[in-house]
Amino acid sequence: MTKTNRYYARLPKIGIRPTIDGRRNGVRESLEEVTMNLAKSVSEFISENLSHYNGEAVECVIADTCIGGVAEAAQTAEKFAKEGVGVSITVTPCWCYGTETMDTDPSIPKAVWGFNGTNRPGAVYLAAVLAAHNQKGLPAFGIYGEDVQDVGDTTIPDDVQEKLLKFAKAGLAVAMMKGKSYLSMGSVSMGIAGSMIDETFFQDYLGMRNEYIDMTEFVRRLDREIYDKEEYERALRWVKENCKQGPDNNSDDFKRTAEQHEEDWETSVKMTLIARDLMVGNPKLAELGYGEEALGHNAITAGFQGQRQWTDHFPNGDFMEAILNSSFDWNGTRAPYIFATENDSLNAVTMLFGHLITNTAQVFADVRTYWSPDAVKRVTGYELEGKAENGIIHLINSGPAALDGTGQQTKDGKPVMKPFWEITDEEVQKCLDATLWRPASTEYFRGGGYSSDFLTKGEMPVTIARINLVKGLGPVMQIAEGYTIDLPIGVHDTLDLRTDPTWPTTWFVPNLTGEGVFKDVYSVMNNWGANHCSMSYGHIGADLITLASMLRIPVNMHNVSDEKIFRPSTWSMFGTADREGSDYRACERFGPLYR
Ligand SMILES: C[C@H](O)[C@@H](O)[C@@H](O)C(=O)CO
Ligand SMILES: [Mn+2]
Repeated sequence: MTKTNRYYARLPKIGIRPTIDGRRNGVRESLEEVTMNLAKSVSEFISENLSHYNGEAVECVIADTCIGGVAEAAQTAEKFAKEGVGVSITVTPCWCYGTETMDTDPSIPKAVWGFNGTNRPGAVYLAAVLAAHNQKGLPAFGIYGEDVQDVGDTTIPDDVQEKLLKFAKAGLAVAMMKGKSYLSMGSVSMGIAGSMIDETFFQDYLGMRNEYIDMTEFVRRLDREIYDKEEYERALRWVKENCKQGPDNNSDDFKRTAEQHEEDWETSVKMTLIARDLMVGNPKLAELGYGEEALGHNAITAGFQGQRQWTDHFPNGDFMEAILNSSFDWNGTRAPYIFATENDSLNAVTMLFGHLITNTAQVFADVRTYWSPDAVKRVTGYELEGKAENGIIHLINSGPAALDGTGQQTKDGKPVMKPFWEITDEEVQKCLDATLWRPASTEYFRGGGYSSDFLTKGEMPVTIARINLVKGLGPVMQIAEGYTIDLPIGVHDTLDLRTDPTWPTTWFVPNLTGEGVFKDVYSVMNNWGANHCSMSYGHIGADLITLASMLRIPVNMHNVSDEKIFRPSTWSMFGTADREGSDYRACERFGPLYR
């Protein structure tokens, strides 16, 4: 497993702040050990349960002393800054002085765990300090366990654990994005609004930079051989051994020649190396005399325009997009590079959210077709049943679906998508074996290339999401938890052949709640805000909601049950009955995190 951090910044740490009643000669002394032990147990719990994208355990930093007042609060802030803390958690079993002990750094996501005990009032501090956070406009997440514990008990109850992890994962995602780049390779693809880069969104909401290259940079690196030639030869050999070429679906007039097919493979592999090097650099390029290129763009995510100028002339980006997004390549398993097709930066960011929450690969797809039960029946004679009985949504796009999306990795015999360090060589092989590389449809892609063709296994719990920009409002996020679906293979073939069968397909159904747009599958499709979505393994809607609230991005539709939703405590001050409305009001009031 590689533990190398590929970005020019340390991995963010979580700072733990044990706060205490500062009164000496009895009170403080009696609480020092208990309070510090609580901090230690939170620190251990987080490091044992959370990993970064590269598999490294999340590191916590505990304040040098308990924090009884402003001097110790300031000393702690200084230590945290030195250590690269990006997220803070305050813990206490007792009463302490709210504004004197609180974390006041506005850009660091913060939570407070007020121990539910009786001999010393940790919960009273929690309420007091949250009131201070609310009054001062520094949103904080409040954690209050449901069941009373005895003083000195350092076990973390299940409900507290759940909230700590939800908060910490989302907080780390915020900290990971800060200062990194989105690299736009090319410009606007086919008039897709998501590929018009909105710098204000990246800068103000995510704390990110925007970097750009023209696609001629690929031509320069191809022509002048600015890539690691040893790796290229190795990659091409791996492709020949592992990437099965599928049938050509083009009519005879539109087929490319065997020679062109060969060349398309070579260009596709070179493009993959080049795109990766553009994103994160490659020390090998410095050895070739390309010191500037060796540095890369510090890109935590990127997008490739492709259509149309590139693909009208050169092989398409499908192989590059699919492999970069997957958890493996010729170098073995490794973290996916989060890479959008059609330079859809908004879908790239959605994928990045899903990736940073789960550490797994993501499936980028067009939200292509809603198939009602009646329409399926009419076309195939088949009656949709089980989870699919209310209709299905066809997710399909050439290119950027990670091969992890085949569903060929397993846990307890069930299909899953895992972080790369849990994926076995056998599972990598299964994902590759389940994928055909079909000569690209040359009506669309005049320059040829290869599209990945696979069918996602059913019964995986998944979440689709999307960020949209609305003029005058800003970014909003939509979320639908659901399942992937198995169809009888003949039914799949009939439906798939009506579109482009050379692309990967996922059949998806959202979980219906009977309310709002989740009253039926049609309404979910009908309310999707753009042509694309990002699909993540697992039901991660609640995590995305927590993350969105940290970034002040309101959620305009979701099917996550109320008790799972965890937002800063001040959100409830904007109204408790209509939580969607209060989310909008709070996000508007606080505005983007980095404004
Ligand atoms: C080949 C086509 O142009 C596709 O790329 C198109 O259907 C899309 O994916 C639009 O998002
Ligand atoms: Mn698309």
